[in-house]
Amino acid sequence: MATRVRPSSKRCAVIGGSGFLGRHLVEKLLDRGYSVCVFDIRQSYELPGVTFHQGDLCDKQALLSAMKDVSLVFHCASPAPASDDRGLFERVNIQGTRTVIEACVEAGVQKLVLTSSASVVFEGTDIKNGREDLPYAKKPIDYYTETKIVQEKLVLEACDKEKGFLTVAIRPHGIFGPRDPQLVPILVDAARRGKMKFIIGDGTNLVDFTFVENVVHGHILAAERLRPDSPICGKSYHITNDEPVRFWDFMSEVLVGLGYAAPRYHLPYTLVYGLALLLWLLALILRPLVSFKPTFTPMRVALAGTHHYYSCDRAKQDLGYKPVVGLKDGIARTVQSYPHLRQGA
Ligand SMILES: NC(=O)C1=CN([C@@H]2O[C@H](COP(=O)(O)OP(=O)(O)OC[C@H]3O[C@@H](n4cnc5c(N)ncnc54)[C@H](O)[C@@H]3O)[C@@H](O)[C@H]2O)C=CC1
Ligand SMILES: CC(C)CCC[C@@H](C)[C@H]1CC[C@H]2C3=C(CC[C@]12C)[C@@]1(C)CCC(=O)C[C@@H]1CC3
Repeated sequence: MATRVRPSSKRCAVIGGSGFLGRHLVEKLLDRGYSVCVFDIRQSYELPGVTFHQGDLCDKQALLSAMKDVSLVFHCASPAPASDDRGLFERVNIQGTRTVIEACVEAGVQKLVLTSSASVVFEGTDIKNGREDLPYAKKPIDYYTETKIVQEKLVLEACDKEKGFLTVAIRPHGIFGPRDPQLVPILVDAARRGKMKFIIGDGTNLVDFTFVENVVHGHILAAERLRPDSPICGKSYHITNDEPVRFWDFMSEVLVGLGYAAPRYHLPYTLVYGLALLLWLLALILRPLVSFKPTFTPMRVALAGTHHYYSCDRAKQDLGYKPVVGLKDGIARTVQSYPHLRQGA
């Protein structure tokens, strides 16, 4: 009689492992003695101890071949929020996540850790010390957020102790760090085009930004604590730096660190938000004729002009989470890692 080999608890797969967060996660998993299989539509690096499976997560057969002998799966793949492509978000974040769950169950994977987002509760209005029991956004501010909500629900509802399939969702916020393709590059691009002279609103709004190594730490703690008897099964966890900062102070520190001037002049929030909405609509209507991507999208303006910071108490209590890199240190390491984005480079 054929005996089924029990997958090693130190063998895992990272879906989206070629991305910014995914690669940092892979590096830390290797340090901790895991062997890692990366599943991604692209291969962006090579590392000893890592096997790459290039494929689309909507393809179950491709996923199944990457999940052989794997007991733990991290799902941190998503189209970039800036793509603003409804069809793509629905296909990858919703249908694709259904496929990931089906493949996990079929392959006998025991644990699935999803990278969700704290933005699943953000509707464009202030959130101060938001806890995980806040309701999901009823009117999500963009397609990215809309599909991240459905994705998180799918993964948490799939948690089934009887079947031996355990799930948990990590909700980071504003991830930054070396190799981030979004925050710093978009900010510098805006500065180089002379668009970072203005502060949206009065500049006092507090926000969470999370250094990537803290996000990785939260994921690994969750994976290692995910057991049938633990309270974390089927739950979501905010992971931040736990140091809310003024949005515009954070942006200024990064800009000045890279040699650009800090924004100085104030513009009323409602005016900028209204203009961003108008531009977004215009871009949508004109899409068949011309393609342009406004820097100031409604989502970015909302993020830049409101309070949005979250409590990590649940993660501290259930996961034993504590940030491993402070904000100041994280910013310094990030700024240092972008010599090519410095003013004049
Ligand atoms: N960057 C941030 O501030 C935040 C990110 N998140 C979440 O963290 C996760 C990772 O984000 P980042 O590393 O910033 O993004 P990223 O764009 O650097 O990485 C995403 C990876 O997913 C892969 N991917 C996309 N579609 C795929 C598909 N159909 N099949 C297989 N692979 C596919 C991409 O090739 C890429 O390597 C995402 O789920 C995102 O929603 C959550 C909160 C904040
Ligand atoms: C042009 C300026 C007003 C803003 C430049 C910086 C922004 C590009 C970033 C500031 C906050 C960031 C953020 C995200 C992406 C990059 C920013 C808008 C997310 C939307 C990424 C995906 C998430 O799940 C939530 C993030 C919130 C913060």
